[in-house]
Amino acid sequence: MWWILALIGVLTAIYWLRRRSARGRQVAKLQMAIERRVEERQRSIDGVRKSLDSIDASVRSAIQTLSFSQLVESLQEGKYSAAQALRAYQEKAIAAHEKTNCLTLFIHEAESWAAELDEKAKSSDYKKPPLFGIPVSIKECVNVKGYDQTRGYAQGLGDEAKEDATIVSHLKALGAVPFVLTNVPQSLLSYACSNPIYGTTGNPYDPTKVPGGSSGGESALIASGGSPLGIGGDVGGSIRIPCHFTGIAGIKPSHIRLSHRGTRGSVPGRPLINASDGPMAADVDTCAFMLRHMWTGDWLFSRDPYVAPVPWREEIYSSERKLIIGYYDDDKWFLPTPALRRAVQEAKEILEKAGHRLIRFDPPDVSAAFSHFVSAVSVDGGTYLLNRLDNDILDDTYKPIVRLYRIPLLVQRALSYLLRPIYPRLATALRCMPRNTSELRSVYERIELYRERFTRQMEQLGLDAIICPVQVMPAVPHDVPMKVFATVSYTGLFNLLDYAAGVVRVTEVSEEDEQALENYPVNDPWDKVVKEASKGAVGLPIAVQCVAPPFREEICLRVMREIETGVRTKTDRKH
Ligand SMILES: CCCCCCCC/C=C\CCCCCCCC(=O)NCC(=O)O
Repeated sequence: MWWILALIGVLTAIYWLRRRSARGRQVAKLQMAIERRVEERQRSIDGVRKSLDSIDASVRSAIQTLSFSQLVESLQEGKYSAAQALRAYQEKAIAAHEKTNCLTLFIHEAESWAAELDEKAKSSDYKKPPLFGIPVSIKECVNVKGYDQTRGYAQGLGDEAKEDATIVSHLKALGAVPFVLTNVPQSLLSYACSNPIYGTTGNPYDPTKVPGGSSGGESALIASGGSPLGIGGDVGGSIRIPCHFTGIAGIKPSHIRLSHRGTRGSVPGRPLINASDGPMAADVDTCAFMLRHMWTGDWLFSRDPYVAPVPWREEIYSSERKLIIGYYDDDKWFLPTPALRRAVQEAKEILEKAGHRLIRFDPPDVSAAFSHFVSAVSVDGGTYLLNRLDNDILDDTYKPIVRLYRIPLLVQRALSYLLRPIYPRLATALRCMPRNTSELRSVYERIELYRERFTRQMEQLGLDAIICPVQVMPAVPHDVPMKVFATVSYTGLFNLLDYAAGVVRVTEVSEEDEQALENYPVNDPWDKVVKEASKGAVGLPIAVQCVAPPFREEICLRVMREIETGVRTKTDRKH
């Protein structure tokens, strides 16, 4: 008998040793690929830096001071060329990168694209397209031919896209020049911005804080002035949270209003919580400018049959009809810290002053909605993500989530039961993972019912739109996001509903907000993390979220723009 046990012991030891050495070889291979990429990125940046002087420094700095509309106008009028605009923004992007580590690779073909545009512009019968010569930055997970979309996984290095994503081709068809790719968190399913290949991206306001995620490279770049317009993607807040953390504007359109051909999300095959790509920029009008031109004409609708053929409706964006707008500053799932609640109040006052009617709106059962969101975002209980991460080098910021996903399902449920009286929110999260297709179907059914309930409540009040917080906190230290992933209830809700949802800067954290934070109630360890992580934030930007039902992006943008105008007027009056 003893020899059977000995044999099992030897075979187990051999198995583990072989596994360890295979993993060792895998890690060494990934490390080498990372080292090569880090060198390639440096060469890419150095190469661009060397060629900046092909355009006079005074021209570059003149372009760098232009607003977006002035940039469009000067390119249209031929005051500046596409090549000049490109060099001006390459220079600013390098400066932004030095400050925040926001870039992955420059797109070198941008130079020939800009040159081609300038060549065409020499002909008198050439009609310049509306985005002629505008440099545009692209989130790393969007296909650009010849570049890989690693999503922060080292195993994705070298797997280059064979063709551009439709959104990239569309931007080019509109005359824009995609010129740089920006950093993301490993897996994309995070609002931090760090991965084992390109490292951690910092917030331009404070490098110890996150710029948000997953479109965090975009937000850091745009907020530093390194790109006039960027493309992000959003499954649970990945456009909106980065914009809030860095003080810029952005919108997540309803899923099928833009093309997603050739963009890669965090977990493919997730039918009810789908990624929406969308614009990010310094102001709302720039986001509207891009969408207006994408939804005008037939280019998009004839290239991607899955895009709903809903054209841009200027009459809605520019309408003066007074709106009925719902508002809330607490979803009763996770209490926002004082500055975020104040931002909603200030936005409400601005909108009331503009003549709109604001009505209190209590979103129905956000606890249930958040639970459905986590179930449907994970779909397979985390299997896809864990398989990817097990074959990679795991980023530290993602470890808290991985630990949770690794708990065996039955233990998750037992823990959920035991924790319910003392830590009910974690208990809810631990009860979310669908065990089989029958449970998954039931999650989808509950999402459909929730959509109906929420929409009906809005209809009964006659609401055109809603304003509410974007998050619970201002920008936080890099290790915080995945410790309190439940704060995405404010953004994830509108992915679950597939509403149009955008964010716009309203204010910044004040000394008074920081003092009021002392009274933030701590009922469980998540509250404690939030309270601690929100300290030391005076001066950080704070946005408000504006939402409207599917295919009403123009209403959403209009509300965002009116808030932005009101904020500007208030700031101008102060100075
Ligand atoms: C056993 C319980 C495990 C709970 C694990 C929770 C898993 C994560 C669920 C929600 C966190 C979501 C954070 C989302 C931030 C924004 C993500 C986003 O929009 N990504 C874009 C994309 O995926 O393409």
